[in-house]
Amino acid sequence: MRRAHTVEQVRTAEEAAFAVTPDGALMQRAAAGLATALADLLGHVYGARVLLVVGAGNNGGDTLHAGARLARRGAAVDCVLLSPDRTHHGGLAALRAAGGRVVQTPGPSYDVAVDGIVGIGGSGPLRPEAAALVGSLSHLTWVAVDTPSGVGVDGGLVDGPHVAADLTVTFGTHKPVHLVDPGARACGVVHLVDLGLDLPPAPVEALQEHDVAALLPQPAPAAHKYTRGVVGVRAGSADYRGAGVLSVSGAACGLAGMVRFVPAGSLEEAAPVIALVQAAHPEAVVGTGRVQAWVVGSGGGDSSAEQLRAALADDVPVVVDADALSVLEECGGVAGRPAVLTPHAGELARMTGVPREEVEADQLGSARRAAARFGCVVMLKSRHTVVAHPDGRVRVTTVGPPWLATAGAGDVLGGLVGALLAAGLSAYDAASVGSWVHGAAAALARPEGPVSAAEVARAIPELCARLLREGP
Ligand SMILES: NC(=O)C1=CN([C@@H]2O[C@H](COP(=O)(O)OP(=O)(O)OC[C@H]3O[C@@H](n4cnc5c(N)ncnc54)[C@H](OP(=O)(O)O)[C@@H]3O)[C@@H](O)[C@H]2O)[C@@H](O)CC1
Ligand SMILES: [K+]
Repeated sequence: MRRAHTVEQVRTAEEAAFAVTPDGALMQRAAAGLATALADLLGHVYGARVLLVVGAGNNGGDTLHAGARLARRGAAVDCVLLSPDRTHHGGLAALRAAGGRVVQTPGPSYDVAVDGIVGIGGSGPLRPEAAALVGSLSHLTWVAVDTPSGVGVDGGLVDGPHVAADLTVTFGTHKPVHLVDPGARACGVVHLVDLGLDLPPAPVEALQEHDVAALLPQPAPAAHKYTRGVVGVRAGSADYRGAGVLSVSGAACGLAGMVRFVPAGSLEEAAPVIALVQAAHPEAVVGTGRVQAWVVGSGGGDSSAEQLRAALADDVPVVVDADALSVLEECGGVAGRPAVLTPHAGELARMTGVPREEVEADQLGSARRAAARFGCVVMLKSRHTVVAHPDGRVRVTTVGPPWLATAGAGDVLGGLVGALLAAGLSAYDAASVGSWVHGAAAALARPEGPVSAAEVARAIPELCARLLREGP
């Protein structure tokens, strides 16, 4: 599990660590890890040209000590001080002693620029002087120290000038900004340096491969299709036939024992949709019956309210997707039952009466508030999908290629989450595991190129088999 802690949690853990370590030891650990990461990035240290941009606090201290380590190994290290009167004394002395130079303006070219402007002590966007300097150097490769300066650490908010890093070297633990967009986009690749901190449970996490392997449902030796769980899909309509097929494709990934498909309207009206579903998935059973979880909404159009009411009449977990999201409240909501809502930013904006840009700007906060308001798990679908539990916990999905932003992928995801619910996972696990598997299946289906929703669905069994082979 990749764990992210808030600034307050990190501060508390650091205080405890300071009490039992020699003065400056933590900063030296951080600086050593940073210098190693910079050396790896540079490939060669001797003769490398390095620019440090240093602010007023300990973030600048880490940066100066790392710069000193590189200068001792033969790098040419220049340093711009943004608050010369408040620069970390020890760090600056070490840099000077190692042969590093303080410059008023940066030279013409560098192999890397290091952002030591501000770390977890920062608030708000870059101030004008720092913003002007960073803006004039945007062509350089940037390494952010702990966090990219100007980006919100706890919420991942980006609301003004900030550093856009190629690599972020963070210390002690991840912070939410490293996982959650839009802030995560400003971090680039994230590298964690262990400081040996004693940390509490993390409010924000990202599942890793072995976590998903441990959570995947597996059939008991004597299982039959009903004990493995039946997932019911109420999706598709005369106008949106493909949505029914793709929802069933996600549900029929093999993680549940059986799929039921219940189209809207009479059997005559639904005949074309049924024909498509049966052609693609002859194993799916058409018609109502007992299920352990429902998936409702994709391509449902005008039938969505009727379909959602019918699903809610059964006392089983439910995935509320696409068109069903807009009729959720008129159907009485899902508070108090295991349920997953799967909106993208536009859908969540409509459901909560907030402009879409605000949802996109604060994905962590928006998903958390929606989970609390609707009383169920909310999966805000995006580049880094945010799965929020009503109690405030969050899991972020950091796998999945940008090619996954393709029509029908959401239908497959809804079906997949439904299968995991039917197999007995909690709503929180089903949503976060489903989102991870969906992203990883897309990457497996087509590692570096365009992928269709149907191909993602087809890759799910192989992806799961690989996970189970590797084991937790
Ligand atoms: N101590 C240790 O041994 C260890 C320390 N560690 C390191 O310490 C870092 C935290 O250090 P920190 O607490 O000194 O705060 P830090 O992030 O450097 O910045 C504070 C200064 O920035 C300023 N400022 C604020 N906002 C700003 C903005 N938008 N734009 C520009 N400036 C802004 C603000 O100035 P002021 O508001 O007072 O003018 C304030 O003085 C942490 O991230 C990690 O790198 C770890 O490696 C573990 C070991
Ligand atoms: K920084």
